[in-house]
Amino acid sequence: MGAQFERFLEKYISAWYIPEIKVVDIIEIIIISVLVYEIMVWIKNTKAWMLLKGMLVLCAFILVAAIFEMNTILFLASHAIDVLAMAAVVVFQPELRRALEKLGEKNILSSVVPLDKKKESVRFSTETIDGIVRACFEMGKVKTGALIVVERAIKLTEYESTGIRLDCLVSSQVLINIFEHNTPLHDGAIIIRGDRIVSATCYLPLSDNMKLSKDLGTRHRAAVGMSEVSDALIIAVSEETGAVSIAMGGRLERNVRPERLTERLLDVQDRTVERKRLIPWKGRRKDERKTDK
Ligand SMILES: Nc1ncnc2c1ncn2[C@@H]1O[C@H](COP(=O)(O)OP(=O)(O)OP(=O)(O)O)[C@@H](O)[C@H]1O
Repeated sequence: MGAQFERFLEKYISAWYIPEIKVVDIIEIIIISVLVYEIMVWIKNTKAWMLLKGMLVLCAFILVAAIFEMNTILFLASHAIDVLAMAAVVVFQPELRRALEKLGEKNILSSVVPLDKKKESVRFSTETIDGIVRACFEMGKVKTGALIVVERAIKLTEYESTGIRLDCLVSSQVLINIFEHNTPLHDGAIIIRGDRIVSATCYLPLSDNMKLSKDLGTRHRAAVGMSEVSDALIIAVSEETGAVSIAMGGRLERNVRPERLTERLLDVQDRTVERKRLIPWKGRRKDERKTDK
């Protein structure tokens, strides 16, 4: 038994190279871990997530080409890499800029160690839901147009910076006031993050979906467009009809009732039941589909 153990040690342990670990090495490991974590979070929260998925598909394709010795494809791939890298930098220039800006303002420790887990599990309070629902239907009654973006996991900082920055607790009174005609903040969209309105008069990307009903104008197109590029829930109140619509995952649910809006907001309130899909609404009920467009 002793001899066996000795042989085992000789065979596996004696050959090991165990480097001397200094305090600097540990600090270095921690710094690299934090950097890798931050880059992963950044990829997850921006369009870079899509790019990463695209790159994985491309790598798999190149691997298959290499296995089957498809030389022309390999030649093209090897020459396209530089161009693709340049293209990625150009396409993701706003995200890269934001990431560098964030470096200066971020409290890295609090993002790595979530201190208040209970608070983290709920995106916004029930008062915020009540405020949004009440304001939307009050505005609908008097035909005041509104466009409200409720941020979820994907940060909308890029769109937030197109408007006027605010830091204001959500309430029905504030929302109604913002969208009041002929006031400085009524044009464009507002962005809600958690319980606060973080920006007003924001410009949202317009959808180029040809299937959208022709009687919808730019407000509704902007709501759908925003829902195509993010996981946000967008509420549009029509100035023409007073109808309240919800856009999510590139789909528009028109003319919803207060109970339905509350239900959709409750759905996105809880972070822990985050939908697994990047294309939301995939798991919709049949009756929901009928309401689109
Ligand atoms: N890209 C955009 N981003 C944010 N807000 C926008 C955008 N495009 C339009 N809007 C808002 O929508 C308003 C114009 O709405 P328009 O009448 O064209 O749309 P609609 O879908 O027909 O809505 P409504 O039923 O309220 O008339 C603008 O005044 C502006 O506040």
